[in-house]
Amino acid sequence: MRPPCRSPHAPRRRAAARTAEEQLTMPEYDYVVIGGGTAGSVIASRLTEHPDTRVAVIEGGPSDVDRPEVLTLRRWMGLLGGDLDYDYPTTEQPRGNSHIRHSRARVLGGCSSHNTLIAFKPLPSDWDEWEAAGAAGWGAVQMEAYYARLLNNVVPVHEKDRNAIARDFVSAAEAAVGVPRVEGFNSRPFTEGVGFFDLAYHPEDNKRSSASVAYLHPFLDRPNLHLMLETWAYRIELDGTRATGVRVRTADGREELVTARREVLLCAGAVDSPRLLLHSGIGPAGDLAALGIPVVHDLPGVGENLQDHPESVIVWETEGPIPDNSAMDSDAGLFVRRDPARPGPDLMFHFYQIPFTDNPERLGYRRPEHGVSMTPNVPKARSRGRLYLTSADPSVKPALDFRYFTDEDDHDARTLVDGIRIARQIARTEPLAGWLAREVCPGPEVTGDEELSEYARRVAHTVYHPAGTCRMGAADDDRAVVDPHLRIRGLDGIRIADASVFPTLPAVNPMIGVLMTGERCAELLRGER
Ligand SMILES: Cc1cc2nc3c(=O)[nH]c(=O)nc-3n(C[C@H](O)[C@H](O)[C@H](O)COP(=O)(O)OP(=O)(O)OC[C@H]3O[C@@H](n4cnc5c(N)ncnc54)[C@H](O)[C@@H]3O)c2cc1C
Repeated sequence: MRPPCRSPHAPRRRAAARTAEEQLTMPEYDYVVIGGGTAGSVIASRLTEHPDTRVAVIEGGPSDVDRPEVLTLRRWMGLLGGDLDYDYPTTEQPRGNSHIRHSRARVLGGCSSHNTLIAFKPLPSDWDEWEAAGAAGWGAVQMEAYYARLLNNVVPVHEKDRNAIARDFVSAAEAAVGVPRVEGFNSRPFTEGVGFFDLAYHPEDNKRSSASVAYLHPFLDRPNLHLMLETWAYRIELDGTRATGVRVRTADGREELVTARREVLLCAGAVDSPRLLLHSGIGPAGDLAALGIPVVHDLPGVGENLQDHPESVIVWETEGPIPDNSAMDSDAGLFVRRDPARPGPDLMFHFYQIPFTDNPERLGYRRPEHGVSMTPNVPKARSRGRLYLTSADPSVKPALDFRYFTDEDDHDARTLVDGIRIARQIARTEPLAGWLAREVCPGPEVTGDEELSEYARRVAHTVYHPAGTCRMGAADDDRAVVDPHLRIRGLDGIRIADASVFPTLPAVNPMIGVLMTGERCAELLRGER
């Protein structure tokens, strides 16, 4: 059995290079963390603060230490679709864009090592929505403490990185939409606003403050922390209903059983956590049996409730080149609440200082030499999809059917149409208007609801926020995969902590919510010992 793709880069540093002999001295661990990504890094770091707690991290990718192409935030786009990306396709999307590729990082730190590190504490209404959906103890009041614990360097985009056109976007949006200018989105809850983001980065050298940089790099010499890099977990091992470890294939091709005395912590992300469960026979019994996978534990919710933040794009050619300074080329954004009955924003925009034409080019649009983009997205998308296997062969990528824009009342598509209209209003407003030569796509002639919807959906992209495929719910919710203590329903000795447990996506970018989930998981484990 093989990971979906493998890297020629050998792991480099001490922790990345523990030998087989060392491993023999640590055959059994207290905890085995599957996935050294965003949540997994937090949990491994917190657990190994206790010197007697031995933790193995099974990570499919290599180390990020000494890799400037990973550690330099502004180089994020260069990682998409490359060797460090699992690169998952979507299934045919009759109402959306079937060409979307879902980047998922194959490197220590997971997606926090190749994302844009926009750092939003989920809004109180996001957490309260979880609690109302059965996630007792995950309400806004209880969750606040975990934000304060985060080790990441979360700071506003630095003055030197604030590009003149992005500043003018902020001023124009403030004037055109009538929303407040926000300095420090995390300082208080908001329903609307425009401003520069907070980012998890070090402005002095543009270095990431990813989960691995903040939570693992300072502690790589802990003797009780064992990173097994370029090692792929392919089956969870159970003794009756108790998880005892995980079967892995190591970088040099050996197959091993890594055992957990206390617990297995599944942190492989919203795609790979359900995928590994399904290949381990944990999931909807009928689906597993149809593929010839022996059913170990019938759990119908695995892979259901797939969610995302879909976005569209509107691109302008600029009168000339744009100044080059930036943190990562999308440093400012806008939140709008169209429905005053909603507790939070219902439309969000990223402003890109580049012409983001990858999807429109498929429809025949040309990329201008100089340009900018606004990408309206749906913060609370109502469409729900599903992840499922198409083969018992674990090397075959799972099917990701997001069912984009299939919600009954067409809320998701209508949100993007509103977004394009608001984007145009902003573009007509000074001081942004003076920069813009022409609208490239969809083009000023596209104005009707139907044609805007058609355009918005056909060029739709993902904000790369898949979540919800191992949904957390009340202990008696038989469609939930984990209970509010993150324990897999009906099993012992195994929890899930990553974006897959989100009952719903927050209205904001989810990474901070994932890190806070990691902190909470670590605390639950400490509390139960
Ligand atoms: C391009 C991009 C940009 C984004 N930008 C932002 C942003 O600016 N702000 C924001 O809030 N969110 C952003 N996100 C989303 C955010 O990064 C993710 O939601 C979050 O990092 C997911 O964390 P996770 O712990 O669930 O999974 P991951 O961080 O993906 O961790 C999973 C880890 O498990 C490993 N793994 C998977 N399967 C196996 C296996 N079988 N065996 C061994 N190892 C395995 C992977 O290699 C990976 O390291 C972005 C995502 C992408 C892809």
